[in-house]
Amino acid sequence: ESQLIIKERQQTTFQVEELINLLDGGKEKTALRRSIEQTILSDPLMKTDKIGYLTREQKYVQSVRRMMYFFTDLAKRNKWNIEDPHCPEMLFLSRSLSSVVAFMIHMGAFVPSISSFGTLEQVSKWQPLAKECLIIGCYAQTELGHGTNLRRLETTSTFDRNTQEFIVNTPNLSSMKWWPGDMGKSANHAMVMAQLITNGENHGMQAFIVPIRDMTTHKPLPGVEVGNIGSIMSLEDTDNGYLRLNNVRIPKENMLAKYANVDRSGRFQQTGNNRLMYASMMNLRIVLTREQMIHALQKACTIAARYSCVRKQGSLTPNGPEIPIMDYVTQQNKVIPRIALAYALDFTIMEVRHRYVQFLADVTRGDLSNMAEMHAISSGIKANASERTVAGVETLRRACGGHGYSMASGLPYLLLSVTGSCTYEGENTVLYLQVARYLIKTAANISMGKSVDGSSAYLAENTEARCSATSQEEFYDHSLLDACFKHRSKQLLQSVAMDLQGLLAEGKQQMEAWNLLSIQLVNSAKAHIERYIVATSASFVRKLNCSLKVKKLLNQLCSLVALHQITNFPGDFLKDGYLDSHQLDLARKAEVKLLQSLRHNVVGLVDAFDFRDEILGSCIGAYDGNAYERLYDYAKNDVMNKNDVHEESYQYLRPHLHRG
Ligand SMILES: CCCCCCCC/C=C\CCCCCCCC(=O)SCCNC(=O)CCNC(=O)[C@H](O)C(C)(C)COP(=O)(O)OP(=O)(O)OC[C@H]1O[C@@H](n2cnc3c(N)ncnc32)[C@H](O)[C@@H]1OP(=O)(O)O
Ligand SMILES: Cc1cc2nc3c(=O)[nH]c(=O)nc-3n(C[C@H](O)[C@H](O)[C@H](O)COP(=O)(O)OP(=O)(O)OC[C@H]3O[C@@H](n4cnc5c(N)ncnc54)[C@H](O)[C@@H]3O)c2cc1C
Repeated sequence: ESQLIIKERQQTTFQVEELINLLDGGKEKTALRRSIEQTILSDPLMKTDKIGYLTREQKYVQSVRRMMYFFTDLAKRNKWNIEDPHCPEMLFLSRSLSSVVAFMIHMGAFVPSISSFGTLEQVSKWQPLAKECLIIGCYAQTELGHGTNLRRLETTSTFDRNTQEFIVNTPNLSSMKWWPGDMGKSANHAMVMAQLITNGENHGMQAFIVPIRDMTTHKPLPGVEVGNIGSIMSLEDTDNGYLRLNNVRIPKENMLAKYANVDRSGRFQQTGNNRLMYASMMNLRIVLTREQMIHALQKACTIAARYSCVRKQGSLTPNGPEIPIMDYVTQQNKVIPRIALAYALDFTIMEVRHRYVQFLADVTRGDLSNMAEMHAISSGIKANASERTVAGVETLRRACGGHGYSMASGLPYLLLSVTGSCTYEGENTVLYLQVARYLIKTAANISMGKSVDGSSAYLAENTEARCSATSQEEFYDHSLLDACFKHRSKQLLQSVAMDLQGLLAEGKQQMEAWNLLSIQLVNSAKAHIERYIVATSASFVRKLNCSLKVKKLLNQLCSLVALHQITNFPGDFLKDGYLDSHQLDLARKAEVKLLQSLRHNVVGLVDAFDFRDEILGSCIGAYDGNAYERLYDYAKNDVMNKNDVHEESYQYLRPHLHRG
C-alpha cells in the first residue's frame, strides 16, 4: 500500500464504515451488498476481460455469456430478486456487474413494461417467461426517423377483424425500429410501440408483443428483418439493433391492454389514462440516474481523488519537497465539488425513488394527481444528473493528466459509457422542456391564485429581493443557499412566463412563442431542478440519524454543491441584484475555505463509495494507491507487447531500414 495513501487515511476524521452503511441504507444492507459482490466477483464465469482490449464482437459475446449465466443460474441459485429495479438486491447487483451488460433492456425495460402496459392475464402469461429468460425481449420504440416525437412514430399495427389478428408494419425506411438494445442479435421478442389502427382509424401509440425470431433456430421469422446497427460510441456490450416488419401477423391478445383495448369488432376502448403509456418511462429514467450516472460519477471521483493523493508534482516552496497534486487548490476545485455532487445526487435520487414508489401506489388506487410533478422531477433529475455527470467525469479525467487519457485509468471508459445518458431515455433538452411545460402551468396556476404544493410550492412563496449575507460563514448556511436557488429559479420562471405572455399578446402562436423562448425555458427548468437537488439533499442530511462528525461533513458537502454552482454560474444570481459582487466574492472565499477543510477527508469520502478494485477497473485509482506499479503492469500485458519485435516491423520497417 502506498505510504501516501496510508497517510491520507490516517487524516480521515470520521468512521468510513459509518458513511458506507449510510449510503447503503443500513449495516445489514452493506453486508448484503458485499456478499452479493463477493459472490459475483469470485465466480470465474462472471469474470470480465480487461477494459480496452476487446473488439465489439468480443464484448458482445462476453456479456451475453456472463449475463445468461448470471440470470439463469447464479442469480437463481442465490435467490436474488432481479426483476424489481428498486429492490435492494437489484440496486446492489447492477453495481457489482460493473460494466454495461447484455439483457439490461430485457430485464430493465421489457420485463417491467409488461406489467406497465399489460392486463393481469397478460402479465401472468408473459412475465414468468421473460423473467426466466425463456424468451428474450427488447423495447422497440425509437425508429430511424423518430425517437423524441412519439406521436409521429410510423410503425403501424392494424387490426384484421377476419382473423382477429394485428398486422404489424414498418411501411417505409424511416419507420424501421432503430436503436433498441438487445435487439440486434439476441432478442426473440420485441415490445413494439406502434400506431394502433382499427376500422381505418388511428388511435395512437400502443404496445404490442411481436415475436421476431424463431424459438428453435433463432432465425428471423417470416416478414422480419433484424440486425445490428453497427459500431457505436461505447456500450458495445449490447447489440443495438434495427428491425423491419413486413405484414407480420400477431394474435389479438398480443396488444398489451391495461389502458386500452380493441373488441372483436375492432371497436377501440380507452380504459385508463393514456398518459400512463408515457409514465412507464419514468421508471427507467430514475433507475438509470442512480445505476448508471451516479455510479459513474462516484467511480470517477474515487479514481481521481486517490490518484491525486499519490501523484506528486511540483512544490509549494522553492526547491522544496514535491507535494501531492491534491494540495493544489485548483485540483481540489476539480475533485471535491464532484465528490460533493455525487453525494448530493445520491441523496436526491433516494428521495425521488421513495416518491416514485408512493406514486405507483397512488396510481394503483387510481390517483394520478401527482403524475405531472413526478414526470417533471424524473425528467429533470435524469437530464441534470446526466449532464453534470458527463461534465464531471471529463473534469476528473483531465484532473488526472496524461494517465487520465489512458484506458488503464478506467476514466475514458466511464466517460464514453455515460455520455449516451444525455440522449437515451429522453434527450436532455427535450426533457428540460417537459419540466418547463410543467413550470409554466404552475406559474399560470399561481397567477390564478391556485395553491401549489410539493417540489414547486416555493414558487408561490414571497422571497426577499436581496440576499442578506454579509459574511463568508453565512454562505455555508443551507437555508441561505436554498433561498438563493429559490430566488434564481423563481425569477427565471417569472421572466420567461412574462415573455411568453408578451409574445402571445403580440399574436404569436403558442408553439412558435414556445420555440422562440426555449433557451430561457430550458434555463428555467435547470434552475428548478438544481434547486430541487440543493433542497432535497440538504433535507435528507438534516433528517439523518448519524454521528455529529458525519453530519457535519455531509452538511459541508451540501453547502459546497450549492456554492460551487453559484461561483461557477453567477450570472442568474447577480442578474436582478439578488446577490451583489461583494457577496459573490464572499461566496468564492467561503468555497475555497470549504475545499481546504474537506481536503483531509478526500480519500475517506471516496472510500465510503466502497467500490472494489475489480469494479473500478482502474490502475491509478485502486485502493492501495500503487498507481505506477499497476500502470507498468498494464503496459507489459498489452497485446502489442506479446513479442519484442512486432510482425509488422519485419514486414514494413525492416525492408526500408535495410535499404541503406
Ligand atoms: C434492471 C435495471 C438495471 C439498471 C442497469 C443500469 C446499467 C445500464 C447502463 C446502460 C444501459 C443503457 C440503457 C439505455 C436505455 C435506453 C432506452 C431508451 O432510450 S427507450 C426510448 C426512450 N424514449 C424516450 O424517452 C422518448 C422521449 N419522448 C417522450 O418522452 C415524449 O414523447 C415527449 C414527452 C417528449 C413528447 O410527447 P408529446 O408530444 O405527446 O408531448 P406533450 O404534448 O408535451 O405531452 C403530453 C402530455 O403527457 C405528459 N407526459 C409526457 N411524458 C410523460 C411521462 N413520462 N410521464 C407522465 N406524463 C408525461 C406531458 O406532461 C403532457 O401533459 P399535459 O398535456 O401538459 O398535461
Ligand atoms: C445507447 C442507446 C441505447 C438506446 N436504446 C434504446 C432502446 O432500447 N429502445 C428504444 O426504443 N430506443 C433506444 N434508444 C434511442 C433513444 O431513446 C433516442 O435516441 C432518444 O430518445 C433521442 O431521440 P432521437 O434520437 O430521435 O433524437 P432527436 O429527437 O432527433 O434529437 C436530436 C436533436 O433535436 C433536438 N430536438 C428534438 N425534438 C425537439 C423539440 N421538440 N424541441 C427542441 N429540440 C428538439 C434535441 O434536443 C437534439 O438536440 C437508444 C439510444 C442510444 C444512444
